[in-house]
Amino acid sequence: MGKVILYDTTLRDGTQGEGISFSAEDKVKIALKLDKMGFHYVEGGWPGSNPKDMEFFRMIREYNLEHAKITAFGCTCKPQTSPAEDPNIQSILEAGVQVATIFGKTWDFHVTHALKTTLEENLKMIRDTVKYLKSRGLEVIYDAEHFFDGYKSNADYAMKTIKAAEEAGADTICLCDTNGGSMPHEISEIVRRVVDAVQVPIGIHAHNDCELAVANSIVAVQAGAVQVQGTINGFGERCGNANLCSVIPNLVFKLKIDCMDRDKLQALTELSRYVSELANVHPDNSQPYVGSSAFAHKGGVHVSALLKNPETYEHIEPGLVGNSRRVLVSELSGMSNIIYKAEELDLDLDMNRTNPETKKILEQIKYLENKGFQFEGAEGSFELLMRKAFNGYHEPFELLALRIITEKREAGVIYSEAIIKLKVGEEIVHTAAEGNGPVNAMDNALRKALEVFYPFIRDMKLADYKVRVLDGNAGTRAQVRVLIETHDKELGSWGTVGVSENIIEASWQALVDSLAYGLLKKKKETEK
Ligand SMILES: CC(=O)SCCNC(=O)CCNC(=O)[C@H](O)C(C)(C)COP(=O)(O)OP(=O)(O)OC[C@H]1O[C@@H](n2cnc3c(N)ncnc32)[C@H](O)[C@@H]1OP(=O)(O)O
Ligand SMILES: CC(=O)C(=O)O
Repeated sequence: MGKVILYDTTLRDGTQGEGISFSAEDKVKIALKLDKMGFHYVEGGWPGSNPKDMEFFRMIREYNLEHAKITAFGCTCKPQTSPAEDPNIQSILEAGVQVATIFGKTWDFHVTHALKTTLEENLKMIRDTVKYLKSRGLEVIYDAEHFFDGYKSNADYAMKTIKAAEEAGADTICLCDTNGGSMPHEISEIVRRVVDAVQVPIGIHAHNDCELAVANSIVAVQAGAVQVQGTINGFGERCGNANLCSVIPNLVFKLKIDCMDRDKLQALTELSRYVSELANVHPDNSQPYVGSSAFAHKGGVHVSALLKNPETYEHIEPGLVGNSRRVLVSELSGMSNIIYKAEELDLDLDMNRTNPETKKILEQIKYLENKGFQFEGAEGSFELLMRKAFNGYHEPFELLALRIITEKREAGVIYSEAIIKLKVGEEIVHTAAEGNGPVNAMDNALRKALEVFYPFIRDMKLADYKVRVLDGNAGTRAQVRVLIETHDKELGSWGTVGVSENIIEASWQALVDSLAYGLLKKKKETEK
């Protein structure tokens, strides 16, 4: 099989996904990234839809793209009108692009029920629109909307619609599974028939309503499609579009089909997270290839084999797509997890299968997880626990007393104050601080006391604070787990955990670990 052309529609169909919206500036940033990665086409939007999309086309003209052609999207002209007087078609010309992507109706039912016109008139709309844009010097990609449903309903008419596009000069015809309801064997069979019947290159545009968009794109390519349309992270209308972060590595690594240089593919994970970040959507951890769990190993049996040879539990080397292997520590761990982790964290501890301390740590983790701790997202607490077990760790401070007052005053104002007494080395510090709640007051007081000794803790910011009730049936007596994420611009991010029936105590444990681990990281950094 030859080369496959990658067509990204994150900026158009991707934004039809619920909750997805990009500013014109963000669209430009994404287009530039896609260009750098070697995507062949980037659909920028529908210029006739809104001023933002038109603004994008104005902005992107300022850049010289290396690889990607920017395309403007739109539909065929309205029934009984000519493209020259159709504002939607004129806006494509105004967008100043060299490529237009035009969708037209394939399904007889849509022609009569959505367009409310005749089958003949729809063929004329397709023909006139494609011909007009070709006469204006544009490359035209014709998206045959609902092609597979249309073909199943009335194959003869469906074929007439794409023949109309072909005869009018379309450069590529893309078959769309618009409702995402087709099965791979149907896609495969129909694409094969179309490829045999038309001369122009065929593309595939699959939606994910049966969770088959990636599979349908792959079988379409095997059946002869040479262009794949999709989006980064599978964003798109309803259940989304074919996820190019899966389609591309499947084509390259599994089918050995050329579509992106392998060195560029190493930026795929970063691209996926970048697009999520700009969309303000939390990345999907379990996304194949690029998700943070895609190469995360939890079960002890898996990690044991992985240490012998990673291929035992990994279908590709994670670095090929810019991802990385992670080993998680939990109640499902074996000694292998602990040993791997100690090596990864570069702990110079004598951690091996024969050292009884290794077994002791494993047992302690299982005991604590049974009590509600979760070390998966709390690598800071985990490292401290290991260091304490090996007696190679000195607490940077010791709590002598803590008192927290919360008072509800007039007009509903809640006031909290924490008074803290710590021993740092040989010195005793006694200090107080206010906060908008008891945990905040405690955090402020602890930091105030420690900043005198460790001024750099000012840079360690609390990035996330999560409370999880572990046994809801116990009502307000319930045990809670507190997970804290701390961030420092020099040291990065780390998680810590605390568990107690008292939310202040659980928060204290996670908070103390957060700062103690930050101090440990800082010490290691300075000693480098
Ligand atoms: C399968 C897809 O994903 S196609 C892309 C879908 N994306 C979007 O709809 C997002 C952008 N859309 C928009 O901004 C608006 O819908 C606009 C500006 C395009 C149109 O807005 P309006 O003129 O108010 O029309 P409205 O959205 O209510 O209805 C769509 C019109 O397009 C017509 N239409 C639909 N497909 C086609 C087509 N292939 N060719 C010509 N007209 C079409 C419909 O029949 C309807 O016209 P009607 O009201 O005369 O029946
Ligand atoms: C064109 C398009 O987005 C579709 O048919 O799904």
